[in-house]
Amino acid sequence: MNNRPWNIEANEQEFVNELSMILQDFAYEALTTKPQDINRFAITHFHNRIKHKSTGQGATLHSDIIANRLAPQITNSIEKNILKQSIKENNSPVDDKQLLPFPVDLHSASSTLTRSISHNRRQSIRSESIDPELTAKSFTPTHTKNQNDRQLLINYMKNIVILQDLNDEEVDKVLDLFEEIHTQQGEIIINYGDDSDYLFIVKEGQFEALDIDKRNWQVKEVAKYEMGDHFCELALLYNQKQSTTIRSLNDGLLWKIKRIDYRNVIVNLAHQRRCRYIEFLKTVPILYELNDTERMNIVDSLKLIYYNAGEIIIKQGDKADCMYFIENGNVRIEIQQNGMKQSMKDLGPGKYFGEMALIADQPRTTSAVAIDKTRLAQLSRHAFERLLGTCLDIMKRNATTYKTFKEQVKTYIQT
Ligand SMILES: Nc1ncnc2c1ncn2[C@@H]1O[C@@H]2COP(=O)(O)O[C@H]2[C@H]1O
Repeated sequence: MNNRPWNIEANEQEFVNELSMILQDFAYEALTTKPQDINRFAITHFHNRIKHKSTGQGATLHSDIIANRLAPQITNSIEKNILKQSIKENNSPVDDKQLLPFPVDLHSASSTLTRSISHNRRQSIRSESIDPELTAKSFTPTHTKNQNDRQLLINYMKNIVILQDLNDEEVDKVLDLFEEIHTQQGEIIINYGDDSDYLFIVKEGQFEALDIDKRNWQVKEVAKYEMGDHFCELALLYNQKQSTTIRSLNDGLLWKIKRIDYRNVIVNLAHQRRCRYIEFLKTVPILYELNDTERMNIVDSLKLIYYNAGEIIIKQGDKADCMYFIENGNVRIEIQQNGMKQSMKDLGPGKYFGEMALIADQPRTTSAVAIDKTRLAQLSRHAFERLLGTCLDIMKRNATTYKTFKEQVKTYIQT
């Protein structure tokens, strides 16, 4: 039986938090205004509160008040907005009790706000429902570029992790999705707390990122972007609100790509890569006995890694923490003994190496060097142990192959 005046069971915490916030707002306003008639003042206050709420501004009340108290010196509207958003997002260690001018337990008053904000968040790019077959066809190139701009963009895109692995054909498709925009000195490109709708690359000019210094509640420049730099990538990728305000320091030029197009690029690439890897792994003899699910799990754990001709991939005697599958290019297995280097085998696409040290828990038996530009799929020791259980059994069953293999290595070491 519930004897309390309110029937608040499931959402009790939320209710208490909201009540705390309302009381805090009211107390602060009453104490700073010191009205003659507190009852009338209360009516007006709550009337305004309802009005704000119905116009969607309710959530700003609390942060407005705290912002005014924390940094009354900030009057500039841009800076004020950053400060308010910072408080709303609850990134700052605002101590509500300190702010409160009378002793009521107002714990986590702003957590309700934070929760309601995060409820309003869109799904992350990775979790949005997608149809890869559809997105594969849904590139909408609209901004054709001259050769000079294409080359510039290609270079700049290399700094964006998610776009690094595009092949030439994919790069071509993505280039025309970037729209060029002019910016003016002082123009706000994105506001703190905004949704992330674009990724930007700087073509010309300089841009600054502004945030709140939580030690003194002053707005400060936290980053500067120049030709070739990009911003908003992570917010876009993980679908977070913007964590800084970006302002144009002079007249400039930006390339921007829409969230939806960027998302399609990623989804499409991930899908294509997955299909390609599944097919590739089917050609790797050691994995023949894996079923489709096991193979798919491995695909998700693979990390793409490139080596140029002559680069050492594995050094003999080193501790091992991964193995490799060769997707493209060739790798030479070399053994070093008495200062002499001897080639043992050249491995090409579809082959793997680096598994012995993991199986036997020993240092690398030989070195592995890229013969030409090589594209490898790397599997960590952790994933190897977790996912290759079936293969380890196969390896044991195929002990003869491995014995011969090991003996071969031993012979080289002994001679
Ligand atoms: N004779 C060989 N033929 C092909 N691959 C080899 C040979 N000797 C060593 N390797 C590979 O080279 C790798 C070096 O690191 P690991 O010892 O972890 O695993 C080794 C094998 O995958």
